[in-house]
This record gives sequence, structure tokens and C-alpha cells, in this order.
Amino acid sequence: MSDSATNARRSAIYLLDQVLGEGRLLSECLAAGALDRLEPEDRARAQRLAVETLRGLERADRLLQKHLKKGTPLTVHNTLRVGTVELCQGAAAHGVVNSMVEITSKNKRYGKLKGLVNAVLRKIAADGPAAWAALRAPRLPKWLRQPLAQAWGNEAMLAIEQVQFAGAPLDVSFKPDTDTTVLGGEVLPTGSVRLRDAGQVSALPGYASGDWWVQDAAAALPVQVLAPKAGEEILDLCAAPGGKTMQMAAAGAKVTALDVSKNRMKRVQENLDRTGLTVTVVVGDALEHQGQYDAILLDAPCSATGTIRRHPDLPQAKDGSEFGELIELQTRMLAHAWDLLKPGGRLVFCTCSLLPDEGEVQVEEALDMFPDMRVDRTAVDLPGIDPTWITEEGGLRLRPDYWAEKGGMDGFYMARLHKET
Ligand SMILES: C[S@@+](CC[C@H](N)C(=O)[O-])C[C@H]1O[C@@H](n2cnc3c(N)ncnc32)[C@H](O)[C@@H]1O
Repeated sequence: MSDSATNARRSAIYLLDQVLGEGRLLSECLAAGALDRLEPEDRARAQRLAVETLRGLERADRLLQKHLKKGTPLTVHNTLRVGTVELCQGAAAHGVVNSMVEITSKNKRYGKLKGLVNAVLRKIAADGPAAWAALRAPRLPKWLRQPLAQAWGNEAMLAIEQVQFAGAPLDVSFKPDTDTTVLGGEVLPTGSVRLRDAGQVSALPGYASGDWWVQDAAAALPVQVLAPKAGEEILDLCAAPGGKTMQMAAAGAKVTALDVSKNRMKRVQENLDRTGLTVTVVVGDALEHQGQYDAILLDAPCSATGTIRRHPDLPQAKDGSEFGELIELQTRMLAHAWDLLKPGGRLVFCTCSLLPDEGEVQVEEALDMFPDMRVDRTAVDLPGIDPTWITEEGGLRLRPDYWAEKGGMDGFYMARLHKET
């Protein structure tokens, strides 16, 4: 019988096979139950190994290239990749090598390659760690790097890749009037609390009592920009998993939280139950929703290219082919949301994207389209915001390399739009 570390490694390899072979996101694999058979500790370990391997993929492949012939089966390559990353991060060689050989030997099709796995990983154990440390931070694939470098410049691109390789600390948002010191951590200039090496989130103080929720510091800003007031009728048009819904409900607003995904909406309800907050939950298509609201948050579906430091699977699983459709959907959602906003009301449009087409350009085009729309540039001038992050049209552009020395932040764009009376 395999030990628990081997089970976790086998599952990590399976996740890589799915991401790199089938173009599936880790979140999709996890939602489909890919790790459900594992004990919680092994599940966390498998997920961590897969994420670390995806983050270091370019480095692992550089070390492996001289040992591998073209045509190495993907799952064997992935076995070597996970092993390489573990070895280069200091794991004990015998444990890693034995596990990977055992996993390969049990593979019905490729069991005969166990000798190759053994030989390559022994070489990596000997000289991999020193070589690893000398390699550059992995670059994004060309299809994504090129438009981002064009938008932000090559120097920024390198800084973004550095932060993405370093991975992300854990940020949380606290409910108002709760003790924000219970977790320790660093209070960021915009009010989020940042933890390093947080461990199991659900075991942290204040989690069970619903005093806080996990939310990247950048993702906490759109609601600050919207500035919800107690008693206002606010529509959260793309709500799941609900971080921004909870911020608005905690401010006392009457929130309608809508999302097209029934499954993701279950997570919103779980989050609301834990935090004791109340909103009206609607499962439905934003484009079909009707009503009139004082304020609207449109956190539109997007490429999520701002979240790669937390989701390194994204650039490996995707190829950008769906971006055009997403951009078109954002345009239609913004136009429909504008109809649902009362005259005198305000709407925050935001996306966790680094592509101007999903941010600055959307707002510029909407301003041309709607004569009663104007941007409120003072709304993004918040405590902790560097004035250079405010864009020409009056939105706020956040990039992963901002606060790099603290661990960066998600890439985000947001703008507050006012509807004239
Ligand atoms: C960026 S996420 C929202 C994150 C959320 N606001 C938060 O802070 O936790 C985008 C969401 O849009 C939802 N979505 C996609 N298409 C939609 C549509 N046509 N109508 C409503 N929701 C949609 C997705 O299910 C996804 O949950």
C-alpha cells in the first residue's frame, strides 16, 4: 500500500495531467472531486505540490530537458516535474525518488519507464537544487506575455513574473467592529490584513465565528470605491463566491446577490451563513435580471489574468481563445447594468484582469456610448492608493507588482460610474 505522501504526489501528478493535457483549471478539477478520496492533509499537500510545480514549470523543464527525449509521455514528464520541484525545494531525495518510481511502476502503460524516472531524479537530486536557484523567474507563455508587455512595458512584465513566482500571502477582510488583531498579520495600507504561512484557514481564530473572510487586498477595493451605505438597495450582478457581497452586506446595504452559477452560489450562501450576514440570493443570468437599484457592483467574468500569482494553472490551461467572447459579454453586461441603475445612482465596473480591453477600454467605450455616464475619479482616491495608479479616464489600475516587497496584490481594474439625473 502507498504511503500518504505517495498518494498526495500521485494526485498532484493527476492534477498536472488535467491542467497541461486537458486544459482544465485546478478549480474545475477540485470542484469535480479530483481530491475527494484523500485525507484533508494529503489533499492540501497534493494541491500545494501541483500549484508549486505549475509555478516553477519553466525552471523544472529547463533542468529536465537534457535528460529527456522528445515524446516522453505527459504523465511521466509530470511525475518528473513534481519530483524536480520537490527536490529543488529541499525535500529528502530518497522519499521523493522512491515515491515517483512507485507511482510510475504502477502505471499500466508506462510502468517500464520507472528506470528512467529513477535515473533522472537521482541526477536532479545531486545537482538540481544549485542549478534551480540560478534560473530566472519563469516567464508567462508568449500568447499572454506579449499583450501584457505591450500594455505595461517589459520592466513591469519582469516584475509581475517575479511576484507571480513568489506566490501570494493570504489576505483577509474583517467585518466592521471586529477585533482585527486576532490573526496577527500585517495591516495593509488599504485596511486588509495580510498573513504569511497562514496554514489551514478554517482553523484560524475568528473563522468559525465569521469575523472575517479570505479576500485579496486588491479584490477588497471595488466595494470601498462603491462606498455602500446602510439601507441602500444594491445589486451585486456577478456575486459568487461572495467576498464583495459580504463587504456590502456588512456595511448595512440591502444587497441582491446574483450569479448564474448555482454551484458557486452555494458557496455564497455558506459564506453568508458563517458570517451571519443576510442578502437576497438570486441564481440567474445578469443579462435577464430586471429592477432598479441605488447602486450596482459589476464584477464581470473576465480572463482572471490578474490572479496568476494565486492561480498559476491559468496560463498553462488556457490559450486566450475565449478572451474575445468574455470582452463582448462584459460590454453587454455593462450596458444592461446601466439600465438597472436609478438616475443619480452609481455603478462600479471591475475585473480581475490585466488586459486593458477588460478594463480601461471597456470604460472608455461605455463613456462614448452613454451620454448620461461620467467617471467619478475622486472615488478611487482612497487611503493607501498611490495616485499614480489612477488612470487617465479616472479608474484605478492595480498590478501584481504593486507592493511587491509585501507580496504583491492581484491585478485589478475598477471605475465608479455615475448616472446623471
Ligand atoms: C469575477 S467572478 C465574481 C467574484 C465575486 N464578485 C466575488 O467578489 O467573490 C465572476 C462571476 O460571474 C459569474 N457569471 C458569469 N456569467 C454570468 C452571467 N451571465 N450572469 C450572472 N453571473 C455570471 C460567474 O459565475 C462568476 O461567479
